[in-house]
Amino acid sequence: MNPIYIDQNEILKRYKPIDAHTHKGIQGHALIIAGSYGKIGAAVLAVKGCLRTGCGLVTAFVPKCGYQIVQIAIPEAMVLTDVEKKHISAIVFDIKPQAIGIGPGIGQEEPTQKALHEFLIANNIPLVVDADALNILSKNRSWLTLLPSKTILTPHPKELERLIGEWDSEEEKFQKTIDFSLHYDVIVVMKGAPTYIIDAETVYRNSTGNAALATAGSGDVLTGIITSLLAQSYEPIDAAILGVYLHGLTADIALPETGHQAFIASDIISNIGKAYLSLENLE
Ligand SMILES: NC(=O)C1=CN([C@@H]2O[C@H](COP(=O)(O)OP(=O)(O)OC[C@H]3O[C@@H](n4cnc5c(N)ncnc54)[C@H](OP(=O)(O)O)[C@@H]3O)[C@@H](O)[C@H]2O)[C@@H](O)CC1
Ligand SMILES: Nc1ncnc2c1ncn2[C@@H]1O[C@H](COP(=O)(O)OP(=O)(O)O)[C@@H](O)[C@H]1O
Ligand SMILES: [Mg+2]
Repeated sequence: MNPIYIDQNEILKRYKPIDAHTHKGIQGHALIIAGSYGKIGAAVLAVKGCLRTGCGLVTAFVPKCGYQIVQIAIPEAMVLTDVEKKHISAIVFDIKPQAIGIGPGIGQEEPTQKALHEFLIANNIPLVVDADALNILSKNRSWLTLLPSKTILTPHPKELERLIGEWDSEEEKFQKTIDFSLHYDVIVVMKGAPTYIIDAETVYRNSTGNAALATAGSGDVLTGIITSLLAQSYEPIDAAILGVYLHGLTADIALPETGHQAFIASDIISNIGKAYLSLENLE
């Protein structure tokens, strides 16, 4: 398999510093479709991660019960709501985002499954698929063919198992994931310690991150980070690689202050700036 090791050098080949003349209209507009009753926090974390990573505009699509929560928690974000109070049931929007992140905290209610199906039939915007959106796809495998080419899937080990089935060895896990990536023409971010990124037969191994990331919502933030980079015109593989690297780097930067235990997902968001700055200082 021989993975490509993603270190500072590999990142600096891909990282695009900001243009002094840019404006929010060309920094990308991302749409985050997330949350359900009791899990609006997942939407908040993904949206904040998305904004902090540099996207010009971010819109959240949440069930009605999330409207005030997101507006108050993140005044920088715009909010669209579903017709249903507690879960997503019909994904309708009149904006033209450059990237969409879908799945954190959405649950797997029947109407949410139907909404995901209808969304996938209509959508051709670059996509990041996480959490319950992955679980819904695992239950409805024929819908996987509806994903746009080079869609980024971000499963943790359990979500990966639901997608590709059980494995008996690490080797088999990688082979099955490579086969899956080839078959559906998608990029798989195999989250873990460390995280691997699989794009057809090419495997990348991330070098950043530590056990501080083993905390609720850290994957939700990653979805926002990768969606942000995708909206800022990074190629899908570069958005996945740089996103995973920056996400891990926040935990490495925060460690001397928080230790492993006190680090929470919001600390990822508050350290994205320092993670970016460490790239600028290297140039
Ligand atoms: N504040 C909010 O609103 C939050 C909302 N959230 C949202 O909740 C929804 C459910 O997501 P979820 O990931 O908690 O549930 P689920 O898919 O059943 O997986 C759990 C099982 O998977 C396994 N497992 C996980 N990681 C593993 C690893 N590294 N290595 C090995 N195994 C690992 C482990 O299985 P076990 O080992 O126990 O068999 C574990 O019990 C989802 O939409 C998410 O976005 C959350 O983000 C939290 C904050
Ligand atoms: N021990 C660890 N070392 C490094 N990274 C970890 C560790 N545990 C978890 N992570 C990272 O934290 C994130 C967890 O994602 P996920 O399980 O989806 O969280 P959530 O659904 O609660 O947001 C992944 O990016 C994973 O790689
Ligand atoms: Mg998750």
